[in-house]
Amino acid sequence: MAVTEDDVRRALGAVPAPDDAPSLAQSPALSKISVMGGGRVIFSIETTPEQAGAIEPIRRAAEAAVKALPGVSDVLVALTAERAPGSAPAPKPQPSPMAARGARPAAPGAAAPARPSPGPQGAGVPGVRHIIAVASGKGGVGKSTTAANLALALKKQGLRVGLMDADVYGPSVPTLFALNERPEVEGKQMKPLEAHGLKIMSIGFLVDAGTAMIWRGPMVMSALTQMLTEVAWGELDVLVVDMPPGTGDAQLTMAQRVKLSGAVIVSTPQDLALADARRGVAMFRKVDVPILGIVENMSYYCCPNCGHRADLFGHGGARAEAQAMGAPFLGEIPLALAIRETSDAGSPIVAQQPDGEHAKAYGAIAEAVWKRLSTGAPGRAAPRIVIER
Ligand SMILES: Nc1ncnc2c1ncn2[C@@H]1O[C@H](COP(=O)(O)OP(=O)(O)OP(=O)(O)O)[C@@H](O)[C@H]1O
Repeated sequence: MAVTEDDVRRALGAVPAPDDAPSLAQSPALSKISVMGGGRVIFSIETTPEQAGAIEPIRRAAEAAVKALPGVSDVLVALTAERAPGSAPAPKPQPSPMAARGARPAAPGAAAPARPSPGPQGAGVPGVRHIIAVASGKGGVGKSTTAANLALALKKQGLRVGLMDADVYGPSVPTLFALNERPEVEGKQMKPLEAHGLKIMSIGFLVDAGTAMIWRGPMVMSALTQMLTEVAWGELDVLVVDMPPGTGDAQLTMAQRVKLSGAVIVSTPQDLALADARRGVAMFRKVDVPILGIVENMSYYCCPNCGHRADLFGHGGARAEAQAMGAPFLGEIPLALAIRETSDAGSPIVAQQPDGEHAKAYGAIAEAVWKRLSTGAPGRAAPRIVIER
């Protein structure tokens, strides 16, 4: 029989509350309970960093109580704690969102981000030469499409490439690659899925769409850290990370926690998107991540029938902005129906039409990115020497 939210609540009636409430079921610290297909149950308990250690037994009791219910296959109970800016880290690591799937708990300190301050970057991933972030200040500018096609174009150059979808608020990689199976757990690591020769991991493979939306900063960071460190990525030349959109704490923490070789910023040519892209560049620079360059997506419209080209959004804005910011300009990708259709169909354009003009455009961007990575060229554009007569 399928488990219901009421069943879960009843079970939590026997678990002590972290506050004065008669039980956890009645406590305001209990979040919304998500019961998903297959008997997976997810909820969180709000706490403070100071209390996180003391509340751990309650978290475990809650997990055990729900796990004992008939029809429950998987339980995730997370502690969500937010730190005030500048305060000390939480005393204990929080349980990881992926623990429910049999992976190890997050590394100490991996799960309690708060407003991070600029500082040295975190750990790399053994076997992975370069981790690059594909980011955008604003949502919907084509960041995931660019990340997927960039990963494929890097692969086409003969590199060993992985793609990690860190966009917890709206993972697109499962759709982009028509992947929906659950990754296998081998020992203490999860095996990434594979498509078109890429190793792929997405938060969307682990939780149902919508669930990720209720995650708060600490859970997000915990999941992202685990996707990096507890996935059997193997030997990779490049791991492309599709970042969540925006330049908030989650992004800044990610940029800071992961040893990024550089960041690619995606923008459309409109002023508003460019202003957000500028914030993205500033954010990465704040944590000393080199800017590999800026991509102008939906740069112009090319009519598939007559070949007529129209600059719908004021094409060229990102190139000018890159120059103004002293960041390299990597190239422009047109607004093309074929790019959208192939993505929606689960086989991005570089895989679908590897010799087409769009694949060539992504190829040029991939080449420029790899050149910067392999030569260690700094993210800033080289100064131009102008001789005045
Ligand atoms: N160059 C392009 N030409 C046509 N359609 C595009 C192009 N780039 C992206 N799209 C389409 O725009 C939509 C948004 O793209 P995508 O999901 O990659 O954006 P995003 O910035 O990752 O969005 P979000 O912030 O919601 O994750 C998708 O339908 C995608 O197919």
